Amino acid sequence: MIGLENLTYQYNVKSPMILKGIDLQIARGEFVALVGQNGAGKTTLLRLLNGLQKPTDGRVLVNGKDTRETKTSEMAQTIGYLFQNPNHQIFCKTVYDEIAFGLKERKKEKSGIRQMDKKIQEIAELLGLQEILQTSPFHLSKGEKQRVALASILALETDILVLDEPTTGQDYKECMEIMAVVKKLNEEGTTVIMVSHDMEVVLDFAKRVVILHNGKVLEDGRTSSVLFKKESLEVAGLKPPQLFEVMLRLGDDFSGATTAEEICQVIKRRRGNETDTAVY
Ligand SMILES: Nc1ncnc2c1ncn2[C@@H]1O[C@H](COP(=O)(O)OP(=O)(O)OP(=O)(O)O)[C@@H](O)[C@H]1O
Repeated sequence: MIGLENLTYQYNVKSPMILKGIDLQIARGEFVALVGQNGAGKTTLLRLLNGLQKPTDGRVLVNGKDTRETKTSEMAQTIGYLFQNPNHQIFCKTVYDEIAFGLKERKKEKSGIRQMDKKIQEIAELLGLQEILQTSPFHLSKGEKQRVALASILALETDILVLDEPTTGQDYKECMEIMAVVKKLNEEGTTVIMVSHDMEVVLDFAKRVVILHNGKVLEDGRTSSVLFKKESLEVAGLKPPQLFEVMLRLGDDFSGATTAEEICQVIKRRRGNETDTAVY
């Protein structure tokens, strides 16, 4: 569904090469986290995905369409893109208008004003925005703005969501609420590609992790296996989730357990065995 072929990018001839020949395939319905240290090129890669930037060399294919030959407006029908900085995508007078904007623009909401209003109310409720629908988005906190931007994207029901640090500025509850919405959409078939610095969020929600380092893919695989690669994480300046850090320090074999609950079960089982041995 998404194919990066030898993707190479530099902002201009004098700037360094940011991406150096990346090959990556992302299938429909995947939930991929893109991680790496500051300046690794994560945002650049996301912008290349939706055609805001065009490759210096190589290709980006989305549903078979080469982004170099596709209008950005057309790409936006397929990919909903949440910017890292919500100020870059908020411009309407009220939160309501902001969520409605894309719907009106793309005339996707063919079923009339009432249906559109219903959809806006539903999305607002999902993201805890119902009390501020008539507020100016410019008067909101960064976290609230981020949720407004996300709401306006979700309203468009695109096949692919590209999210640049969706949980920045959110408290724990808001973070979980946002991620629950994203998770549900993913379970319903939406492909999610998310940049995040929060390894706890990555562990809890992403099924696949790609580590970007020095313009290349350093690791790519199942979340639980990539986040266990201590050396790669160190090279990329990343800290494993706390749970994995404990497991790494214990240095034990946890037989593929990756959640707190599974790990507790392994430890309890082992304790039980130890007790048994002690008794006999
Ligand atoms: N418009 C631009 N012109 C020139 N260089 C740029 C431009 N935008 C970004 N860069 C450079 O490209 C590199 C990659 O930036 P990018 O924002 O993609 O990294 P990132 O991994 O998303 O970083 P962060 O985690 O801090 O958001 C950085 O060195 C950055 O300074």
